[in-house]
Amino acid sequence: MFTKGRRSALKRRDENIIRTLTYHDSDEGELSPSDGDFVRCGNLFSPCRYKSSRIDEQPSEFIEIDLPSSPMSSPRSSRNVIRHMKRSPIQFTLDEGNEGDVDDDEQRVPAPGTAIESPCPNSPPHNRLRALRLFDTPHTPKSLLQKARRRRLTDERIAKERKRLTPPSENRVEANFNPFTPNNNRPLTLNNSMKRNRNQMERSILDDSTEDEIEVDMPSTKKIALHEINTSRYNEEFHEVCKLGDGEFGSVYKCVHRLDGCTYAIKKSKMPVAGSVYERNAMNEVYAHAVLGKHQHVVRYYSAWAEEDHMYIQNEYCNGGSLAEVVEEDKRTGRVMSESELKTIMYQAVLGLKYIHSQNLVHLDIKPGNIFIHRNPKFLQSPESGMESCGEEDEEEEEAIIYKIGDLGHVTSVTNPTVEDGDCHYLPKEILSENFDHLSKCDVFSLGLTMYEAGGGHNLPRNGPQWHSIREGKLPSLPHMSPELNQLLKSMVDPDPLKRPSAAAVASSLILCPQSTKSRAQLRRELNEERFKNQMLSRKLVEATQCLTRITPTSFSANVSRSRRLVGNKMKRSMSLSAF
Ligand SMILES: Nc1ncnc2c1ncn2[C@@H]1O[C@H](COP(=O)(O)OP(=O)(O)OP(=O)(O)O)[C@@H](O)[C@H]1O
Repeated sequence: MFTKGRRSALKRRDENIIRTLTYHDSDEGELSPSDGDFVRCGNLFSPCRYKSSRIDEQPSEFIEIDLPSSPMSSPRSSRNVIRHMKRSPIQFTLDEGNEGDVDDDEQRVPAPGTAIESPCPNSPPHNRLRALRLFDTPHTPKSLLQKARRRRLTDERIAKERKRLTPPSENRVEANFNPFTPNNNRPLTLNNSMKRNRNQMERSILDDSTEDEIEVDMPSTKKIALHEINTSRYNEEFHEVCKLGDGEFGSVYKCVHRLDGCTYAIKKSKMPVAGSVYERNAMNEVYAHAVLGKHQHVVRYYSAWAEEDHMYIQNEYCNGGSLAEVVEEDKRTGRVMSESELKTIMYQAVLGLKYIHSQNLVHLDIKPGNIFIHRNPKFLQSPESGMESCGEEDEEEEEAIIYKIGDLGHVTSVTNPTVEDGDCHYLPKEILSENFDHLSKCDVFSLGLTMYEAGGGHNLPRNGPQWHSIREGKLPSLPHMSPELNQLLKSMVDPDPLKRPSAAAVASSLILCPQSTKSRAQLRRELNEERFKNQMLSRKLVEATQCLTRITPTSFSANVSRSRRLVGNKMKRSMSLSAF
């Protein structure tokens, strides 16, 4: 019988073998072996020297396949000619009871020198060829059924194996690949051993199947165009309350989600972006939001979708507007922001920036208009009270005002940047001269100028001599601020990006957060110690109270009932345990 051999198995035995027989019982093609094809006869594998010029040119009803000697054939098989009935085209199947069990092939590859079992030269080896099923045509009902069954079995087996070896997250079929996702979050998360197993499994099945029948189902990196996923959500899911503002890219609306009842800021692109040059920018913002919107000081992201080719981004609603509005209002009214308020804003914004940089991303458009304000309705305090909290990411601690970095349309990765210039009022010189070596320091520069403006600095120039003067390190001091704060601002806008402090360094500078000499862990430890002491004292007090009650049940309980708290609550100084 003939069957397809395994290249991997065979190569181990005979490096001279060029290729294996490429047809199989499940193949639809005609039998057309050519020189170098590897065929098996009985339990012997050997390269085929096909004597007849072409099968379909064979006039007779016999074809001959010559199995000449091979390094692994025995002398007996040095010249074996197999003849069998030829009906063109011819199909071969595997033998008795082994149909489709292609894995057996490898086990049945003979060791070098194994004697051939079957064919006798010049006579049809009928006894052996009984196992070699020759069909009148490849499309007899029987062959079709067998073929379908075999193919189904193979497909099922592949699917089963893949399911076993594939982590659930990889089962996604089509989705965009977020370029800002850290490597460990990528959709393809097979570990090495899973990959090895999967490759082995696929090879073993593919070796005996038609390779192009089975496409390797790797996660698609294909981008889904916006127009492909248009949906209708805005009016169905949201109630539009009012317009919050307009930007270059889109308009932002305050909306209430009809189901959850919460308020969101939904940004809708002004123009249909699907298929336009703005689509990339819109997608960039979505990608960045999706990766970064989990920090207290970055505007939170909920979802994004395309509707009538417009891009919609559902973000956290910041009820205090943006810092730009505060700055404008201050300019109009002549109010000067206090140093502590400025420090609060700066501290919180730099925490957001530190987080963005920790993700290997940069914002590249830090400015007052992109720092959003959320006023916590629980607090009715003055803005200064926001400074009370220096707990960097302590979610238990609530702050009266939270400043958040938003508008992530210019975010790019540090390692593979695609730089879209932000607002030139706030950009350092190196960006405009296309030096992208220190992009995170560009954000520090922009934050420095943003704080300078918010702290009462003059209107920042767009260009001209004053613009250059600031970028040469000649930033005028803010008259209402301390020398330390002015010094910090100057260092942040240093002409040399390497001399600017990192966001992390600014966040831990003493001037912004005096408690930063103690780590969070240390502060928490101290707090726990104090709580523990407090508990111990409370317990002792309870014990003492019980003791007193036992001794003088009536008089003492009367006393106790009169005073709700024992400590500091009008307790008689003369009362002591020894007195009873
Ligand atoms: N999350 C939000 N919460 C409250 N108001 C928001 C929010 N996002 C944006 N706004 C308001 O909408 C206005 C426009 O938003 P935004 O600056 O993000 O739009 P844009 O088109 O990206 O602008 P830009 O010109 O900066 O690119 C802002 O000035 C602000 O007043």
